[in-house]
Amino acid sequence: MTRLDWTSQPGGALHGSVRVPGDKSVSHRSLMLGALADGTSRIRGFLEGEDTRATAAVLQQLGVRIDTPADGERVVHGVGLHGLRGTTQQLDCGNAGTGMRLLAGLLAGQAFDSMLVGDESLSKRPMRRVTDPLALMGARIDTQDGLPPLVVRGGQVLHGISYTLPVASAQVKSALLLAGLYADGETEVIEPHPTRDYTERMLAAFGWPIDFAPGRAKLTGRHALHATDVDVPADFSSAAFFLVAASIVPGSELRLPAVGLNPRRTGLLHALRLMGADIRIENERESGGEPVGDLLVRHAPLHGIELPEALVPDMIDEFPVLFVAAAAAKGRTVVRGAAELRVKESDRIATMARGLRALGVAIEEAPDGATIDGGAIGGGSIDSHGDHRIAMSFAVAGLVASGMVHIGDCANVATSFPRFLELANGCGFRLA
Ligand SMILES: O=C(O)C1=C[C@@H](OP(=O)(O)O)[C@@H](O)[C@H](O)C1
Ligand SMILES: C=C(OP(=O)(O)O)C(=O)O
Repeated sequence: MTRLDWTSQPGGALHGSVRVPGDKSVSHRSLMLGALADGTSRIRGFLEGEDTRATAAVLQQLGVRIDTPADGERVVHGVGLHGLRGTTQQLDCGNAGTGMRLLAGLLAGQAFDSMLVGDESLSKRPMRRVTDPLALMGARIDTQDGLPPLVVRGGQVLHGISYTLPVASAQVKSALLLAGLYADGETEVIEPHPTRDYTERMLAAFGWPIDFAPGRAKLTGRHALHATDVDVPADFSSAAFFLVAASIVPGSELRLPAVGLNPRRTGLLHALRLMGADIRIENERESGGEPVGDLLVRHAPLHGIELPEALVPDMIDEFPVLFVAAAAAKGRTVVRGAAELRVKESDRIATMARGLRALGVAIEEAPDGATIDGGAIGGGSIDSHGDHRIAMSFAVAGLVASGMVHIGDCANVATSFPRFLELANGCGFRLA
């Protein structure tokens, strides 16, 4: 990938309506379930990001026909639960932890061997969290000391287990449920804290019997998935950058239409409101079985908070931009219970701490969080370490910095939000 750097300059108030792209989690899952279903599923609002395109390409390598009638649309010609075809080619998940971990579960029950690989960042992310419980189900997956590539051995007989997750992770839960489709008996997953339940909701929508409630999910194997159309809501995690941006830039007012408001995703909304943000939800409705609404955010003076730990899993990808909100707020913000941030696309606690310090912000790292003293943000140079959410977060910081913020290594923004630059500049950012 060619290196891309950005400069974010302070500017004026932000205004307008920003239509953020489709939800990444829902887009990955709609491809996977569509592929394993009997019949043809149409996906609308699909995220045209590198992560989700990588998942589509993997499924195509496994013999699934996926058409693209228009930007943001996919038609998946399902091959049925046992219709995937093995390949000796490597299956490249790119930068996507979600893609690799869910596919590991899905492939564990196939008759053929597969090899899942990823980019430099994904190749450093822990995979035992999925391969260990999958092994308990009878799967055989080889790792490189717990890291990718993953070699998934086919032809294993899987059996259901009851598994309590050691860390709250929707990816691990989903991997086990997808393997459970191929297992004898019952697969049950119990979570220490409830996580996003898209896999459960979508399995039900595709006609698979599943029993789930916040914090637990249970299914039996060997039913069938029936094709269904999926309307993907706009991604709350992408909306998050604009929620913080409009909150911290005086005079701003932004509307974000049709954003997914699954309660397991909206932790940042609660955190920002605790900090004094002015965010309203309008036109709350249901779309494709998911709550969606238009978000209206206006500038408001923010103050620091002790973040309630219960919110952590509900805002797991929003911490980089929460740290920026905290840096721009009055007083101290304390985050704990978020050690998972250290095993994302980068170590997000360390990367944010280095970047904020470079901009003159007082931030102290803890193993599972940080303490941030809000106040003035200066100009300077930071490195996003190829982490899309870090790059976009510092673009937001640049709006209120006293000088220019240079952000290195931003190409990976295309994994989750390819048109970020255009949409950001369209509402008043000065990002180039
Ligand atoms: O299941 C999913 O779609 C996701 C789950 C979360 O990861 P973990 O399961 O590792 O917390 C999140 O960080 C990721 O962006 C998407
Ligand atoms: C952690 C993320 O994604 P993934 O785990 O799929 O790479 C993210 O998008 O912030």
